[in-house]
Amino acid sequence: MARRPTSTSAAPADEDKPARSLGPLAMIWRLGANYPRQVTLALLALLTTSSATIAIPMRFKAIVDQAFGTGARVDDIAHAFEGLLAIVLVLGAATAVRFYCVSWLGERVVADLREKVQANLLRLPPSFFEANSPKEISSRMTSDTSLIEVVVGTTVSIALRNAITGIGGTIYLFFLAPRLTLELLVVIPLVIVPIATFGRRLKSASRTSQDRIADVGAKVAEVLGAMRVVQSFNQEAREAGRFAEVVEQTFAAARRRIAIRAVMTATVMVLVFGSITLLLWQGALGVARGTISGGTIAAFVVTAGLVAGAFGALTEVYGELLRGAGAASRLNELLNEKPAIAPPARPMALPAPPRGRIAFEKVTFRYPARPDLPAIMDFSLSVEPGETVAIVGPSGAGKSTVFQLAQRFYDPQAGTIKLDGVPLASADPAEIRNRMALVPQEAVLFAANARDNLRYGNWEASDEAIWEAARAANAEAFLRELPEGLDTFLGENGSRLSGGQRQRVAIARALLRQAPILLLDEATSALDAESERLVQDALDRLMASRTTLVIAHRLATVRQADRIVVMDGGRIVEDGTHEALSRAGGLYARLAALQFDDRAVAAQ
Ligand SMILES: Nc1ncnc2c1ncn2[C@@H]1O[C@H](COP(=O)(O)OP(=O)(O)OP(=O)(O)O)[C@@H](O)[C@H]1O
Repeated sequence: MARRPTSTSAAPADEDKPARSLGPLAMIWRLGANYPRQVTLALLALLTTSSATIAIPMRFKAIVDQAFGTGARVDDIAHAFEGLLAIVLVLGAATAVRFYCVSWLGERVVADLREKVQANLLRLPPSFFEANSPKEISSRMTSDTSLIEVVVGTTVSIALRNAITGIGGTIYLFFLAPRLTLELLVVIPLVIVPIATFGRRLKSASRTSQDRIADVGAKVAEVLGAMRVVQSFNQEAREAGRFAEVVEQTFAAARRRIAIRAVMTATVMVLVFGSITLLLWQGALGVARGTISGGTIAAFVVTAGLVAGAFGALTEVYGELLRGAGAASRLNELLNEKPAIAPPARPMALPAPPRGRIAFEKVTFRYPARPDLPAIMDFSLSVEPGETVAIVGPSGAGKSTVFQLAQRFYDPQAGTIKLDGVPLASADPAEIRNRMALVPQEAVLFAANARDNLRYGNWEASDEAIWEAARAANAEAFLRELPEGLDTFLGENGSRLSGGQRQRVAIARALLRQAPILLLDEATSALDAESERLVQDALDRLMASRTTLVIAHRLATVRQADRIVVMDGGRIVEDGTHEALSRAGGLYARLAALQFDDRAVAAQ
């Protein structure tokens, strides 16, 4: 049974919830480790850029001491500046390499992750998708993977780069002026902590502000959508008041954000420029005493700026890594979800050639989401090769469940289902489904061309075979009229075809599959008489020579069936031919009168 992963149940607000530890990021590391060349190159480039960054203030020292001194020689000046240019060139080139490699790794890891998650999702049975809505999963595939991309492509790089710059810079500062550095190390947290705190507050205030703006949008849409009702109930004044309330809340949120920003700007300016002034002041005293050179002071100030910036960036990074770890752990759940229905270790082979016999023996089944309610109770039904059995019954009787179990999307809690004598639980689900063709109630078409939609399930089918199936499914005429024939794109879910045409494409697809068992869920949607006849005609051809289980909604189908099985409350309550059951005057007779058209009543 699919477990509902705890963080999957997250409401949208929890969507990018951070993790408590960085542990889940190990998964990203494992994915990245598949690309050792890029990782090595990225690390080398990272080391080079960080070293070049520290080398710049080193050069500054030389420049100020050698090139700005009175009476400096032209050669010395050239030498000092050439050195700086060389560093800048190395820094530029290494930055480009680092950016390329690190971003490449970010995108590559995300691409691999998306492919792996999708491959695992494709193995999971329907029960998983009942507990985890497709919308939720697709948001994980986009927003969570984007978070991972940011972690690999930016955050980790920022963390490493700033750690190297911060540590390297501090060592250099000690080398330049040990006493001044000790003083600086006391000052740096005093500068960074208030800035970081304000930064966090500003972020949360900005988020609130954005939420309020979204509220305004929602309110406008709500009122615009209900304008007639608002006006006819004379509620204009009330709606104006309610809207003003939301707008004022937005303004209040914006004011809070602006106030925080104003104070933050002042704090940053005072702290940063104040510290620089104090440093220079100390430095000037040193220069006056002759204990320190002007170049040293210049290098010190620039390096101190770099070190403070580096530690400042590191305080941001941890939060981002935790958010990335949260995303990684959510994706990990999708990646490691084990399919509840898996092939047995040694699957029993189904007899070849297939016979097409399917038998339910005392089957009882409850859906995982409704463990209290048996959808199928003590259900026994044997369908012989070539036989057509129509299943009818009121809504909720368990008809579709029979199909789900036949394809082994779920395992029953009691009883056995056998395909050509082999219990489904002992066979490979892929082999079972290979022997079945499904025509669902609503034809499902893909956003692809007609050819691919038709041969979905039998990719080897030649164009001749496709046209033959189309002919048998009464789909040939309209397919021939498509502007680019079989290459014509059919639109999202085949939106460029009519309902009846879509059904006939689905029938042709089932025909092409050449499976011995047909599971047919008749469409209930009304078609015009001509379409109905064409579809019915196609179905008749499809059912001939195959074992067919059909959830019937049409009189023509039940009339033609060898047997009709009437279901109610998960059990079979009647069994017989249309004539016999109509005469019996039981549930079938009542259903037939209601469900089928007037002719059904007339036929009684
Ligand atoms: N995925 C599910 N999870 C939980 N309960 C389900 C699920 N699918 C169906 N059920 C329940 O199982 C019972 C049988 O449903 P089923 O879909 O087989 O009925 P049906 O005869 O096909 O109905 P209809 O003609 O309306 O399609 C119903 O009570 C239904 O509510």
